[in-house]
Amino acid sequence: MLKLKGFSLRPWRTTYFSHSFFSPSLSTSGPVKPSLEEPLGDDKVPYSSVVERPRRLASDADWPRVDGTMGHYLIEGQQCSSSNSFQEANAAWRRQPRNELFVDSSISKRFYSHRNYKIHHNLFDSQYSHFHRYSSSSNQMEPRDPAQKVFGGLPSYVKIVEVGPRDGLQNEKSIVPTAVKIELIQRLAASGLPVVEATSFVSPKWVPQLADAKDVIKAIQNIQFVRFPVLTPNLKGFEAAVAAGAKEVAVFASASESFSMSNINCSIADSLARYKDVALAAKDLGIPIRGYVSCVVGCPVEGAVPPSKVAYVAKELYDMGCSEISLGDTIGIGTPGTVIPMLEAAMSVIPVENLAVHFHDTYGQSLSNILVSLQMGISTVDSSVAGLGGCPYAKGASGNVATEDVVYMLNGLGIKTNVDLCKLMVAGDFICKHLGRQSGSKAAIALSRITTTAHASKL
Ligand SMILES: CC(C)(COP(=O)([O-])OP(=O)([O-])OC[C@H]1O[C@@H](n2cnc3c(N)ncnc32)[C@H](O)[C@@H]1OP(=O)([O-])[O-])[C@@H](O)C(=O)NCCC(=O)NCCSC(=O)C[C@@](C)(O)CC(=O)[O-]
Repeated sequence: MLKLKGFSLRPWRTTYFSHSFFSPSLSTSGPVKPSLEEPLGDDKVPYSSVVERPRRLASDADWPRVDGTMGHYLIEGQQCSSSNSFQEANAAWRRQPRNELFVDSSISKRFYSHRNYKIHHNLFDSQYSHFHRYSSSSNQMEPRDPAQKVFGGLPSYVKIVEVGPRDGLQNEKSIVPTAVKIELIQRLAASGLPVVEATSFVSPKWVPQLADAKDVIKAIQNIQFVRFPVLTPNLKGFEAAVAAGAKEVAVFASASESFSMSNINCSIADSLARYKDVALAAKDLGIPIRGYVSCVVGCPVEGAVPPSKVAYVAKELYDMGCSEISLGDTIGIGTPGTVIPMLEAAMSVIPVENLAVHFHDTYGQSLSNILVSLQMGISTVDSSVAGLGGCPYAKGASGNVATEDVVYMLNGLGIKTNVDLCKLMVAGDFICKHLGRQSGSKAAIALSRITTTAHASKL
């Protein structure tokens, strides 16, 4: 166990989220007294009244009205072809009486117990068609669309970097069998995701969950048209990754000294020196390298992290050859209020097209943070299927933003991802079943309820 500034830091797995959470005034009041073993206390969670708002938003007045006759469509198990299907299912949901949708938990059980499910229901009417347009992944938004007016500069395509098999599974209490990891990666790749971070070549003593990295990489060699970067903390990891067949790597630094120590057992400066060696070796072999910066908004030990520190580490990684820098809100405390200045600082030293964002959803801020990032010109977003991630040691901490939720939002904005939301949900369902828990994706849960209800009504 490592001693740092009078606090006990266990190796990464324990300390990653085992922190005292910040007060809502984090960004202005500086660090609070750290206590790495202390779970999240209710008194420390930023409070806002969330009770009335859903009621208001759930009222029919807030939704497009639906009437008239429509066509119908079919989703059949994994053969679903378009993410539009689920948006269309959403239209059907609007027509269902509320009590049919939410009261029967056996419905969702039924969904999860059937791999092949069918949905027949009506599609859209003329009044609903504008909603469909925003919800579709077909990227057919017209320049005069209201959403475009509000969000003027949004990108037309967002590259999603799926980190579930690595960032998600590294946090699991139990070790997921290699075969399950491989099948998860195959399913994610089949959903159209362009990049799936597959695993880490780190010390198995530090992250035993990913000790099978070599076998995972070997097994996915034949999957084409998808990139599978892996994390490498040093030359040893890099060499092992390349020997196993990895074609892309990522290094991971931190904007916080304390987190650097607890995560990779060295200072920021030492980590950058290590990564320079990795970057040189990667350059020699023509292997693309990504760089992460952790704790870009706050650190579990140090509290608020200044944007200038983030910009410094990001620039170092960029200058050594990392072609993409992913800015990680490791503990998910950021809001648009803290994310914007951080991004501004990073964008002042690195071209925006070389930046990515990586949000954890501890405080439910990820989608808003992603949206402002897109508005600022970012077009690469990390996310994790079913919201995998989080830490069993910190009550209240949660995983990465769920890929399904990101795709759902981007579809709604008419932004292309090329990801089939249905297939993605099936991948999420697969891993959740294995882990024995519900998906962390709100969109996946809601959409699976809709599809099941629609199906049930036809039985
Ligand atoms: C960096 C080290 C290795 C330093 O760990 P250390 O203990 O300081 O390393 P060491 O050089 O003293 O070596 C200790 C032992 O580890 C071995 N070793 C050394 N390197 C490797 C390697 N690559 N692969 C396999 N084995 C390795 C080495 O050979 C030796 O073995 P021994 O002689 O005792 O048998 C360790 O701290 C480590 O592996 N840390 C990884 C922690 C980690 O994976 N964290 C999660 C990823 S970061 C993250 O999730 C954040 C991110 C990216 O998602 C963005 C965000 O949200 O912020």
